[in-house]
Amino acid sequence: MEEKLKVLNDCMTDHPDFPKPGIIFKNIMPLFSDPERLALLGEVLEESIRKNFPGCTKLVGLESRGFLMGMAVASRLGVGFVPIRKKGKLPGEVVRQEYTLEYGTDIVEIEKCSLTASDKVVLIDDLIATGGTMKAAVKLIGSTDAALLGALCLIEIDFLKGKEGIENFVSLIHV
Ligand SMILES: O=P(O)(O)OC[C@H]1O[C@H](OP(=O)(O)OP(=O)(O)O)[C@H](O)[C@@H]1O
Ligand SMILES: Nc1ncnc2[nH]cnc12
Repeated sequence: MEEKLKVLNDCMTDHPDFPKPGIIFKNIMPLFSDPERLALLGEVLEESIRKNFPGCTKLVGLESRGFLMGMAVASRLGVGFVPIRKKGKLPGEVVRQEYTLEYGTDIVEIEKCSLTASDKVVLIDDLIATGGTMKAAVKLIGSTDAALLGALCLIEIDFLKGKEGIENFVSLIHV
């Protein structure tokens, strides 16, 4: 596992002062442009979910990079994938959650029909920074009938302590 994670970490690039001064942006896109890395990504995510979240029936990914993570592993696990989207993108009946960003508020939504009481959900995203996005997703799942097993991010920015208060949180690469 550690060797695979090193290969994945080494291919990602850091971009100081993007998109704003003071942010070191971690670019995950090289994970997807090479088929061997993409397969490796699927392997480490699969191993982590099987170990930490046995019984998972659905992965719920956060727009938009969480969609890439979820789709890299859902079919390997034989589970479904459900998106959480920013407001106004999903049709039909939705469940919504407002959350606070650095400045102001935003809203995330999930389709009401996408989860049932028999679902055991794992939230998946590429990266946790302040944790605001993931905490909103936790609350959103809490207002559905599904059970939340926990949350998985490939990357955690440790000094921001975003995982504090999130139950059963797992991350694989620490920066
Ligand atoms: O822990 P936080 O401080 O909430 O930040 C982490 C979130 O920020 C990024 O998404 P972003 O909102 O940039 O959207 P994107 O995936 O569409 O680029 C990232 O993919 C996480 O979802
Ligand atoms: N430093 C960072 N790199 C990439 N995506 C992010 N989302 C929030 N902080 C980020």
